[in-house]
Amino acid sequence: MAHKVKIAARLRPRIGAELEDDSIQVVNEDGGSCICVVNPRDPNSYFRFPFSSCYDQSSTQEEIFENDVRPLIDVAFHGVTVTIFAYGVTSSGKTHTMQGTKAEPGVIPRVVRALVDQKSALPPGKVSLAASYYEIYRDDVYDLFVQRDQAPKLPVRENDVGQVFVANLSTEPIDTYADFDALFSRANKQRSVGATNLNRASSRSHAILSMEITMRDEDKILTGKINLVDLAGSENNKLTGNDATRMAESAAINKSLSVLGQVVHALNQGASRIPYRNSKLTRILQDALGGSSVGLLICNLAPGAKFRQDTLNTLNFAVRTKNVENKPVVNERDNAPPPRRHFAAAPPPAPKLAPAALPPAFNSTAGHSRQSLAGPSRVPRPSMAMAGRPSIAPVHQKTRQRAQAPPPSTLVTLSESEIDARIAKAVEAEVARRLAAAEQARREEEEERSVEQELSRSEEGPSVSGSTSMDSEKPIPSGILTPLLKRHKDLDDELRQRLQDLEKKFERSSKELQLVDVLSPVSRKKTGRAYVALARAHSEKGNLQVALELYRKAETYVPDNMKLKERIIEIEWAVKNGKEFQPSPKKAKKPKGKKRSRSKGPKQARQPDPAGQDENADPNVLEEAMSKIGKRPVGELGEGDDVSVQTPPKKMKTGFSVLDGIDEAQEVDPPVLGKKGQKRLESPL
Ligand SMILES: Nc1ncnc2c1ncn2[C@@H]1O[C@H](COP(=O)(O)OP(=O)(O)OP(=O)(O)O)[C@@H](O)[C@H]1O
Repeated sequence: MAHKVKIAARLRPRIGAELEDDSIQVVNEDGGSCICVVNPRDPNSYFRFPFSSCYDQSSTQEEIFENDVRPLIDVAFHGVTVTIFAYGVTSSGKTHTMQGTKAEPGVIPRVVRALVDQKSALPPGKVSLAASYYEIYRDDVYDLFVQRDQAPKLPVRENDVGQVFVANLSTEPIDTYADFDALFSRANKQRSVGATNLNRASSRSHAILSMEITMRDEDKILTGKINLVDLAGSENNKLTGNDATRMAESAAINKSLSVLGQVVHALNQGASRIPYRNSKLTRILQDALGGSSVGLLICNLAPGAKFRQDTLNTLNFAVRTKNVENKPVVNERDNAPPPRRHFAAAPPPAPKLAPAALPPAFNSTAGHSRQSLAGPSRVPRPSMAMAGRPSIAPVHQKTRQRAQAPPPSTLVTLSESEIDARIAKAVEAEVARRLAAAEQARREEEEERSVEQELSRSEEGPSVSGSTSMDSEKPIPSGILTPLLKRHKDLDDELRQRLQDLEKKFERSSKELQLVDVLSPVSRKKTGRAYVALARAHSEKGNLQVALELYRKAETYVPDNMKLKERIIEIEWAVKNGKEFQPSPKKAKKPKGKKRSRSKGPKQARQPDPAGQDENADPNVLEEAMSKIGKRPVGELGEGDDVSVQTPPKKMKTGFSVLDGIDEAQEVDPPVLGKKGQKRLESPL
């Protein structure tokens, strides 16, 4: 069954000298709750984000755990992988929510306590718990259970059946909560933390605690897992006052979060290529986003106008994430010893895990049969982190092996040439199948592109319609044949060579699609600016839809540009509501020769800003940039989100409210709010 990632939003209380202001509020309405954020451009309207769980400043750790987290523990005890991650700008309260303090323990200690309690309630030996804990610091993975000066960078690998795992990660058995507490406190001292202007103890890494639950009975073993992810916060370096080291950390944090956004975006678009491989974070979280685990995203928000733009970005990410669908599976395997297979028997098919029959609270679509839940053609990805271990093999995989391999007494003895012939046949068939799949994907992509071109031509887009050089590139994922090559170590040389050639060809095609990554920062900015210039030209002509798509393309090249994000939100709103959009007035061009040189003066020359000030950028820059690299930029278009804009609420009593639906944030009617004389805008919902 498809299962959407659940979203919970939590607004933290003011801390220190933060001023009281109502820019961001939790509003409870009949039948739901939402986060309201005053529009930074127009204080007379506000953005409204309805989610099924919104927690205001007075909410407690216990409320969040009991309402949104505890039900997921049952899911893990059904043999499913659960991923809970805290997302938000720096100092918004992610670590507080996940770890908490001794006096106010957060999600992690509460989850572990509940797991230990549940284990103790079952007969001894039935359940065992194990923990692993690691961080992703500057895109490198480190084991937090290992003393840092002895901790090597750990590789992220994929096994033959597509399971992504952190290699050489240590795992500690957990029998009691005290065991865990000692271990976790020690490990947290290894975590990369540093002081910034916004947070005295700011996490400089993404930390992932993985709790594995192994349940045994006479004939099967179930393996559930809970991944608890405390992401580092996105950072605005103007506010954090970062020094050089912090800036480098910040760049790595912002880049990985931006790839996370691109992954969510691509999933929403149903793109043929999801850029999981562009950062370790997304590779490791692959299973939680569009994979086979059940997901909960806790969005942490900081109050006040200072954080308003960051809050909008966080909520925008949440709105997109809530549309991501996972297909949970049960990790179950046979407890009986496996039958012996003849070395020459045909290789077993990739393991298929049983679709998850979740506890009733998680079944978003009642009435689905077990078979229909995951769909017959899907081979779900197994869970992350510890997925590399062969232990997670499903029960019916072995059933199939038994069916395929004849019992030892009736084994047919094959000659060497027969073995070779069988392997060659299997390999040829696999290659043909993969080529056909790749060809089909290519055709679909081509169709999409021609529709896009048609649209651009009809809108007189000068360079979008003209750029066709990359249009025929194939979106074939790299590494497509690697598992095959690995599995058949005894392939003859000719066949191996042919496969390797094919592999290289696919690699090259795939690399074309990672254009954004290979451009230099300056080229990326130039390309972004050029798209913005085109977008602006279209918006001035009133072609808002085309402008929106171009702005989103620009965002692919300059994902961290806040003004651009803001512009996209505004145009999305205008498109949804059929309103006009008034672009900000163009800045007068500076006379030539007055540019400040980088080398002169104490200040650095201003970097071009793709969203706002540099909107006079020459559209030809795009052509120029593309001709330099001989390619058309690859960008994924976004889609409208569910944000609604309304009049700002009066100062209202905020309170905690949770709806009972677990699967999807609920869309509710706008609250009847608004100060006297304030403009009330229609809800696009
Ligand atoms: N709900 C809350 N109640 C009380 N204090 C909170 C709450 N949320 C956050 N805080 C406090 O706010 C400060 C920042 O929180 P925290 O360190 O959890 O932020 P963060 O999002 O993890 O930041 P970073 O990304 O920089 O690591 C801390 O001092 C924390 O104790």
